[in-house]
Amino acid sequence: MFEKSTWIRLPRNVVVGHGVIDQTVEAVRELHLQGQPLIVTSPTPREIAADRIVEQFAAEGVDPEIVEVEDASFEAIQRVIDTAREVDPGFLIGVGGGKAIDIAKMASDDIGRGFVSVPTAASHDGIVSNRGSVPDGGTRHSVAAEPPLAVVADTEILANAPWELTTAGCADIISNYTAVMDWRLADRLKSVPYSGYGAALSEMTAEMLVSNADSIRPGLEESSWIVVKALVSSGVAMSIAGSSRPASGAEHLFSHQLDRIAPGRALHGHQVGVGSIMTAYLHSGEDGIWTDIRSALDSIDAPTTAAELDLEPEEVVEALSTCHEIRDRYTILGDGIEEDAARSVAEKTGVI
Ligand SMILES: NC(=O)C1=CN([C@@H]2O[C@H](COP(=O)(O)OP(=O)(O)OC[C@H]3O[C@@H](n4cnc5c(N)ncnc54)[C@H](O)[C@@H]3O)[C@@H](O)[C@H]2O)C=CC1
Ligand SMILES: O=C(CO)COP(=O)(O)O
Ligand SMILES: [Zn+2]
Repeated sequence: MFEKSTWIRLPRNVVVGHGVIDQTVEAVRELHLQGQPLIVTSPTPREIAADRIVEQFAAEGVDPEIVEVEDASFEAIQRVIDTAREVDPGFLIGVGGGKAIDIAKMASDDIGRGFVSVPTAASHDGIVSNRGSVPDGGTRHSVAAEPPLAVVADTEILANAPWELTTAGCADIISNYTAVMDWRLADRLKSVPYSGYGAALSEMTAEMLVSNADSIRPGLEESSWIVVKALVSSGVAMSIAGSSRPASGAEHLFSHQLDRIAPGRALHGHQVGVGSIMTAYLHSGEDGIWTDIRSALDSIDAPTTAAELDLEPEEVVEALSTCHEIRDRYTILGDGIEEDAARSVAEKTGVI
């Protein structure tokens, strides 16, 4: 008997374009969300976008509550949950980079309220996904979270964000190539749940981004349009899969380990991009696709070396040889690679 079942939870309104921040209230009303919004943001995105959203609600006689967060930690999520318990909001709005959006979507899940995603940077593919990513001591959790009911992505704001945030988003997408390779490997060797649709969408998203690389340039609003659509599409792949597998393999383990070894040194997307060069080498050898991944990163100004990530060579070696311990996710790293092997792959790919 056929007994499989799945819930694929996707946003209903994806509003993308120039100046659409001013349509946030409309996007919310169209969903019939009622009550006071609780806005989760961080200092710069507050000035750029959250305060504008507050003004829009104020014009309608609604007074949103705001919480500022900095790190994606369980403490920060708890702080938002505590505030939510006090003010009993009708829904939450995450305004900012990947961390603010992750915290908002996880807190929404906990308190059982709807969530609206307002990215101010095209820096990560968590804009739409139903996962949150939280470091916790020596490990990293991919937590089930409330996917957004609506996404409001203003390309004017995204285009005015520092250029490296956009190249980080591109690199997060390019890393889908190796994430899917790892997923297929884990399916073959460990029978992990695998979705052909999730994998195909993830790979196609990376393909389309790379084929549009010539149009991704600083100061061009069209670049933000291309990148944010890819980020949405990659998030949908995660929602189809019901896991971050389509967009997170060994290159993400490497980045998560760097967040512990060298915190705050480089952006998430830039770290996973460099990780992807090395894990592509491990998958396919000297003549494999690692050179294509490196060229793709290079073509959109994303880092390809340890120095560009502000890392010492030995930090790369340590992260690559220990990151399999971060979480129980089978990848090309298996049960870990030797330090000498890690140094060799980093040298051969020109990362160090
Ligand atoms: N849940 C998921 O599926 C995913 C989650 N992530 C998570 O997202 C995080 C990475 O996201 P990032 O956005 O790279 O980091 P982030 O959220 O720390 O943002 C980077 C910095 O850019 C600032 N910023 C945002 N918009 C700005 C603007 N318009 N102008 C100036 N500064 C601006 C932020 O305030 C922050 O200081 C990681 O924690 C990662 O694990 C990443 C991908 C997928
Ligand atoms: O960053 C992500 C996808 O790009 C999320 O991945 P994790 O599940 O590894 O946190
Ligand atoms: Zn990522």
